[in-house]
Amino acid sequence: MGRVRKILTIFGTRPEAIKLFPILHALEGDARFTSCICVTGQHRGLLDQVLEFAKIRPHHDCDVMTDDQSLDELTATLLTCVGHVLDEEKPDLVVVQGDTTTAMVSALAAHYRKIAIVHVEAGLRSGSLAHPWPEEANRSIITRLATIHCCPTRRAADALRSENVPHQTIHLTGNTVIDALYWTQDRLAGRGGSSDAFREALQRFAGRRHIGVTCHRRESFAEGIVRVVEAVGQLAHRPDVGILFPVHPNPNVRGIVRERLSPCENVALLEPLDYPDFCRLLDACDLMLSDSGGVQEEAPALGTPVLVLRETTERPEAIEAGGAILVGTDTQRIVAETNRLLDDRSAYAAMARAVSPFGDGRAAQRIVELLATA
Ligand SMILES: CC(=O)N[C@H]1[C@@H](OP(=O)(O)OP(=O)(O)OC[C@H]2O[C@@H](n3ccc(=O)[nH]c3=O)[C@H](O)[C@@H]2O)O[C@H](CO)[C@@H](O)[C@@H]1O
Repeated sequence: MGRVRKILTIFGTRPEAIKLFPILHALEGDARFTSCICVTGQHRGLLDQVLEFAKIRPHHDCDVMTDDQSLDELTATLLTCVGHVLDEEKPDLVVVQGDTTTAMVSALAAHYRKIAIVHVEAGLRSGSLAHPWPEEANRSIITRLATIHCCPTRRAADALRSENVPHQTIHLTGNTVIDALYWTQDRLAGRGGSSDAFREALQRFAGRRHIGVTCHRRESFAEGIVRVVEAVGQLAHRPDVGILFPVHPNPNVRGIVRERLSPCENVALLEPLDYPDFCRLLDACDLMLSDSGGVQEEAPALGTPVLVLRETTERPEAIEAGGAILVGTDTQRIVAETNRLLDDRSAYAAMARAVSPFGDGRAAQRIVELLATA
């Protein structure tokens, strides 16, 4: 056997943890690697929920989150903290995922030390630096620095080729979010839901059509969220629906949502659900309204149609496959599309039947094989 490679995986938010835990599980039992884990704590509570469920024990925790932190402060603090960890661990490879500030800064810190960088979920592009902001810029910066690009779809791989990324560094792996979803589904059967409020809402809404909502993107703060919340308020007048809305902790979201929707009998405002409960919600819902990247990938894999509350998406595959529709944040459009899907059985069935384009649940193993040869 060749030399054991030291892999340092760095992440800081809930969606990164979800998409990286399948790789961390695969590395754990593989004698070709020493796996070292650094979390930055860019999202604290939401991140810790996933670590606990997936039984991931980080070796380093930068714990950078403070209230109302600016992107400048976050970036500067992350660069220093991650730099210290890299100097201490001296890994052969650094793995980052997606497009968060943690991922971009960690790639930069690794580049400063001439350490090879593996980018998981490479090649996503919305084509607009303003949507999603700042993630679209983070994606491009990581692409320029990474040495191995693990693309979730053919389209993502093509995007990198069109940007003159060397072809031999681009690999089609599928998206690890599907691995995480399948792994979690296998464990749901024997596990009771952890949120009482979620269980009660499902009971209260029994026999009705379920609509799930998540909304927290920075570029939707203020007007965008107000328009989405207004749409949800209007949909709540339908007596045949129950709306389940796990509300993101960001104060820019929480205040508006609670003020407008607390009085609505058909709306259950929930705390963010832990990942297994959220997988249950995706499965229990007839329809998702969401501006989340992960939900655009997970819901179609479960046959749950998604209305995407954004102006652009870096995941047009779900729309092309027929499982998602881009509706933006216009109140009337959201209400009209939701009503159409709830009332037109054949339009609904066509969306629910769409085939997921995001992979077969074996992306993590493909990525680990790439790490062995890098
Ligand atoms: C639009 C965009 O740029 N999004 C990026 C953002 O993720 P993304 O937009 O997916 O981030 P979210 O905070 O919406 O998290 C979504 C994930 O959290 C889970 N969930 C959601 C609500 C809840 O109550 N409980 C729960 O567990 C969902 O199952 C999903 O997997 O960072 C990801 C990680 O780098 C990238 O892949 C995405 O491209």
